[in-house]
Amino acid sequence: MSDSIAVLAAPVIAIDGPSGSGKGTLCQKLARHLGWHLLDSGALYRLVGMAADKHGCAFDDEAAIAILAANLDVEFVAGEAGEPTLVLLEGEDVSGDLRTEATGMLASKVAVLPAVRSALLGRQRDFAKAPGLVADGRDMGTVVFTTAPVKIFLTASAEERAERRYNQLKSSGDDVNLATLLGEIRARDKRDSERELAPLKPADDAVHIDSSGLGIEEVFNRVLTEVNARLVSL
Ligand SMILES: Nc1ncnc2c1ncn2[C@@H]1O[C@H](COP(=O)(O)OP(=O)(O)OP(=O)(O)O)[C@@H](O)[C@H]1O
Ligand SMILES: Nc1ccn([C@H]2C[C@H](O)[C@@H](COP(=O)(O)O)O2)c(=O)n1
Repeated sequence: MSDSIAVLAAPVIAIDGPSGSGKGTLCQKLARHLGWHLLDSGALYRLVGMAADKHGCAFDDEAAIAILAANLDVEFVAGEAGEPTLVLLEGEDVSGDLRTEATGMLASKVAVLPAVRSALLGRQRDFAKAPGLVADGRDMGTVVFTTAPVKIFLTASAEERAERRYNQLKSSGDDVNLATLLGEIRARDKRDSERELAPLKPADDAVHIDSSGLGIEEVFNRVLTEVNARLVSL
């Protein structure tokens, strides 16, 4: 995989951190506030995991899964006003399963494969377009956008992240168990941070924010202060 320093076509705010730390929520708010593009890199890994599962690939069949990643047939269809965006994988609506913890685990499994990460690299970098990009993931600051002027590493305790996920799934009517969710989150943290290539870890120049005990607005305001301070000096 090429981890060469990419010349950015637009400024990038790279937000990395473990599952449930609030990256997705924060990135959506930031992108909307700034009027910038948004990259949900986890969704790409999730879609590759779903495609591998659908095609019955063994999860160590790196060559086959890399081909699926390189040729990912995905379409995002904007919903009517107030309706969520539909995600079509090979023409099939997978929106309902995309964000589940089971799909997160499939994503985490394909994400250890170097050829898969390599196949998704260019696709992710292509999201960096004017006026700017807010990028959500695990290796945005360390691999994909190493020259990003703003890098944030967002964390929260595993217990708090499990509780957030529990509340989120409960409010959508899912039958969930807090202890099971905590176990799944810990397993995903371990796989994501112990893999050899592009592990979940802060970039040397990232600002660390522990969101345990902080509300969504507090996190947003802290990050916006960093963004304003760093982008002004560009
Ligand atoms: N600071 C916060 N305080 C309380 N709840 C939060 C906070 N940030 C996010 N949440 C809630 O936690 C849940 C998980 O947040 P989110 O999906 O943004 O996390 P994530 O880091 O993107 O997770 P993943 O990597 O698994 O996609 C959501 O229900 C969200 O509303
Ligand atoms: N840049 C990324 C983004 C995601 N992954 C892997 C590891 C995660 O467990 C999984 C799902 O991500 P989520 O949607 O929960 O953010 O995908 C990765 O390796 N690199």
